[in-house]
Amino acid sequence: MEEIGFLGLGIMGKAMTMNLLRHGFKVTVWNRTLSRCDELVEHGATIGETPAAVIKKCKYTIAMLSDPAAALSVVFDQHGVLEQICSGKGYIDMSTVDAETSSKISEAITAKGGHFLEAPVSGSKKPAEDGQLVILAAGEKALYEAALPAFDVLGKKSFFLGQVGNGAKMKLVVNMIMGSMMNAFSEGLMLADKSGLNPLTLLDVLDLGAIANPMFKMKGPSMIQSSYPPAFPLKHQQKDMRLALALGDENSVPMPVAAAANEAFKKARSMGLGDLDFSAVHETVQSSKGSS
Ligand SMILES: NC(=O)C1=CN([C@@H]2O[C@H](COP(=O)(O)OP(=O)(O)OC[C@H]3O[C@@H](n4cnc5c(N)ncnc54)[C@H](OP(=O)(O)O)[C@@H]3O)[C@@H](O)[C@H]2O)C=CC1
Ligand SMILES: O=CCCC(=O)O
Repeated sequence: MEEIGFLGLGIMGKAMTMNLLRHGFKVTVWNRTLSRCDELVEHGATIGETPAAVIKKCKYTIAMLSDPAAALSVVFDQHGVLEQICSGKGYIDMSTVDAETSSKISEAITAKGGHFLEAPVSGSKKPAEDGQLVILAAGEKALYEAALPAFDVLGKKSFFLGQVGNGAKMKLVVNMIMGSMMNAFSEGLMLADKSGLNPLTLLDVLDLGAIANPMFKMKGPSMIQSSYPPAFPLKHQQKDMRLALALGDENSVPMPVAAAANEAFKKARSMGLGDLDFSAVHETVQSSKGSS
């Protein structure tokens, strides 16, 4: 697995590729906005002009794309993955998408003799930079095993969850919980502030109790300052809430808390906050600060 293709150099793809390069992998990269490849080339990557060109060159290719539409487009459009995938080649989609999207891609790839693994990740920009992601793989077990040398560099733990779709579903469940927690946390910070408490003291109290967690600890101080540098873009969190709610619909699971959190993320998007970190949902509570 020393030579890998990588499609999608956003926040996550760039960090993951840098990490692979640092660990001696030869990586051929492609990004829709090709200029984003330049920095990776400075660190030793090679450019593929199209997804098809990357697949042609590499035995294994990883994708890290924004959403289902992007994941499908890179596979099915002209000069896409399908044009060159064939027997002996593996395609590993690490984007967060729904199970249906992943299955469509899997069917198309395997119909051409290729091998497919979905492998969405838990963990954000910093864990991606540090090789500390949690990898939620599903699909072809042999490809999972072939990918382990790369997964060992990218992550601190990999799970193999069985058939295609299970990785996507696990990821959506995790992010649904995270999005709901973020909204409760935002309201708590505001409630502390409005009721005359110091929100920084609230962070200390939370950190010592049963609901201590890295997300509150890491995001809390900047949220109090209304600063939201993007690690996990809010538009992607809202996409994940939407996809998780659809999974809830399919399985008749009532999710009123997640539905309310989704509304808050939608409101934040309508306020133009989609490209900021998902913690910017705090602004939806802040925006009612002045009201009595
Ligand atoms: N950021 C995070 O903390 C985490 C993100 N994820 C998931 O990982 C995926 C990537 O996230 P992240 O890196 O943050 O996202 P970014 O928005 O930073 O990057 C998105 C990438 O997708 C590409 N893209 C978007 N639309 C298309 C399209 N139609 N065709 C081809 N390429 C397209 C972008 O290309 P271009 O540069 O041209 O716009 C870019 O390379 C998402 O599914 C996200 O939910 C998972 C875990 C953590
Ligand atoms: O999908 C994004 C997950 C972000 C995180 O796990 O911190």
